[in-house]
Amino acid sequence: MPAKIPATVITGFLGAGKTTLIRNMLTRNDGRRIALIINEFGDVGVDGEVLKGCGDALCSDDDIVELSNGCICCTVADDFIPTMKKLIERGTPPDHIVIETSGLALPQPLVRAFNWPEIRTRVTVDGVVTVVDGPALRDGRFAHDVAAVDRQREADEGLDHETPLSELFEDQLACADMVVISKTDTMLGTEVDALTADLAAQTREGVHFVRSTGDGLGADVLLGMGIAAEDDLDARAELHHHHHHDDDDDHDHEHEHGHDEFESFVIEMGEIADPAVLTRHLAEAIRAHDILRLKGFVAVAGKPMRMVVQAVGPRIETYYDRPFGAEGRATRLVVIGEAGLDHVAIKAAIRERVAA
Ligand SMILES: Nc1nc2c(ncn2[C@@H]2O[C@H](COP(=O)(O)OP(=O)(O)OP(=O)(O)O)[C@@H](O)[C@H]2O)c(=O)[nH]1
Repeated sequence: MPAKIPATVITGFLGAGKTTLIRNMLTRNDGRRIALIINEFGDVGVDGEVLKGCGDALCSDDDIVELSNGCICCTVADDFIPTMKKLIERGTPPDHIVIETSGLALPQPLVRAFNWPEIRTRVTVDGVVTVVDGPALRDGRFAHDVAAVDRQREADEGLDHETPLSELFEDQLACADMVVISKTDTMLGTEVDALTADLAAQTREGVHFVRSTGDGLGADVLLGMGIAAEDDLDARAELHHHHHHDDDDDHDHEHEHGHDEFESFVIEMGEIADPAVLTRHLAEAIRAHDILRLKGFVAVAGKPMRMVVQAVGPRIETYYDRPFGAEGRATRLVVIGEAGLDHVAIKAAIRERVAA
């Protein structure tokens, strides 16, 4: 029986920095052949595209599998298990599998899937890495007033006053073997120290905290924990039990937790005239409509290169990554937020003001 292939699950809220971390890791990978499984929320595969652009010979296009039929934790049987089987049945199986979950995924059902008979004998969960957005946490984006919630709970046992955002965040932390605090290049050392202490109180004992800057971390740091997370699922319980599954039917999690509290749609258009004008209107729309994440590719008039847009909350980043290819010259932006986004108003706010 060949040794089990280690698999690392990389989770973390929308825009926390998962793809960036993976991309940096691939450039500092000490010769391992890594296969990536990428799962995104939204209909445009931005993360896979960004990763394919990394040009690392050790991670060819064939080694990147995109799962785009919804959230990985809800489509385990239909998507994840068949994909894993294909990877391990290859003539030359990968040395390591890295799975990037969508920012809205609960890692627990995914880890549980490693106990499926077809997978369990061949693959083991090397560890769960939870990426958290340092500056967003410092600014209180996931915070809730614990004391106020407790007072209300005492008043009414049956109510859960937590937001879908903070629930997801806590579940992702509860599953972690390692917590990567990202974007520490934009924080003070003392802020990172305070945040680490705060997070340590919300994670299991013995969890490693690692800081990441724009340069990221090497594979020697992220991979090779050897935890076998599938064996101690109970320690990583979902705090809020979004999944109301039957005990004897652990395999069917479809549509059983709160993704319907979030939604996404795509804005499609032709060329835009001026990136600065686009950024300004995007910033306004993000603020006005409480958009959590916006990302995609933009065709700028007069520029053969495709411009990548990455917005996490109020912060927007743009850069040119490569000339447009087979995908065709067009602007496609994925917008993600809590359910109830005003698609019409957001589309109008962008399309009508930035077209070339
Ligand atoms: N300054 C700084 N920016 C970062 C760092 N890591 C990520 N970012 C930026 O944060 C934004 C989101 O990063 P991604 O890596 O795409 O985040 P993600 O978690 O993969 O996002 P989703 O897959 O959409 O959930 C991008 O604009 C990145 O450039 C970091 O360490 N420092």
